[in-house]
Amino acid sequence: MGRKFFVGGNWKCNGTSEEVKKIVSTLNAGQVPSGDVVEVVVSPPFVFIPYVKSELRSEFHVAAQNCWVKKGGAFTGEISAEMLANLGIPWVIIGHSERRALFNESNEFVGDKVAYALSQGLKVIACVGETLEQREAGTTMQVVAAQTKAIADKISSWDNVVLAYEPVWAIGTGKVATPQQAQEVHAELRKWLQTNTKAEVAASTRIIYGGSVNGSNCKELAGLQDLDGFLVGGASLKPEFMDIIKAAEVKK
Ligand SMILES: O=C(CO)COP(=O)(O)O
Repeated sequence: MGRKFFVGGNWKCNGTSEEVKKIVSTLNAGQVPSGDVVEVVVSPPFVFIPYVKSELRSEFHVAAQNCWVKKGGAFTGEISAEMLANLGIPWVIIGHSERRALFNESNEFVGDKVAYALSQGLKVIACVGETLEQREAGTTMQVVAAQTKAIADKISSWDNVVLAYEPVWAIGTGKVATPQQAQEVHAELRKWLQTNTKAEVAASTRIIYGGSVNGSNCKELAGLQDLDGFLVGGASLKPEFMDIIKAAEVKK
């Protein structure tokens, strides 16, 4: 109940300082729906976070795209959850499929990361999603349930977690899940939370969709019963991100 619409922009490994400046000024100039109906979080690459955080209007928040699995130390190249908390960065994306696939992050490792980030006071956008092969084999629900379970097993509260369903075959491909496909998995994920955690968790946890969301397909998706927002990749670098934020009005 009371699930506030959530729109995240995952910039991935993109942007020059000039481009970042431009995106920030577009966001600062854009109109958001009135009535506090949407939470907007953008996730720039680490090096641009301080700039974006200081220049972006205060109702938009920032997220890191990853963090280390435990306390910082001798882990060359990593950024710790403590550092993010220390800089006042409220959110972190964990378990994105690109990290799972390209950096071999296992379900268990993702679960550990989510738990550690939460323990440091961060809020987490936790990503799950099946590959095309898994979908075609009919194992979508088993895959996303196992990914969600690995997180659920390690955490004691879902209060600061947003669950992002991102089918791998829809990421960066222009192939968006149909409203039926998205609603089906979102409803199943909510059912999974209901059965395996608590009814209140299922009712209050936001389940957002990611995968080729753009200014034209966002409205229809936003209308789905169990879809509480988006995690946007490519289109979050463009002015149409403002249109995606406006899709929150559909829920009013
Ligand atoms: O991976 C995504 C967001 O995290 C989605 O990326 P695209 O919107 O570019 O498909």
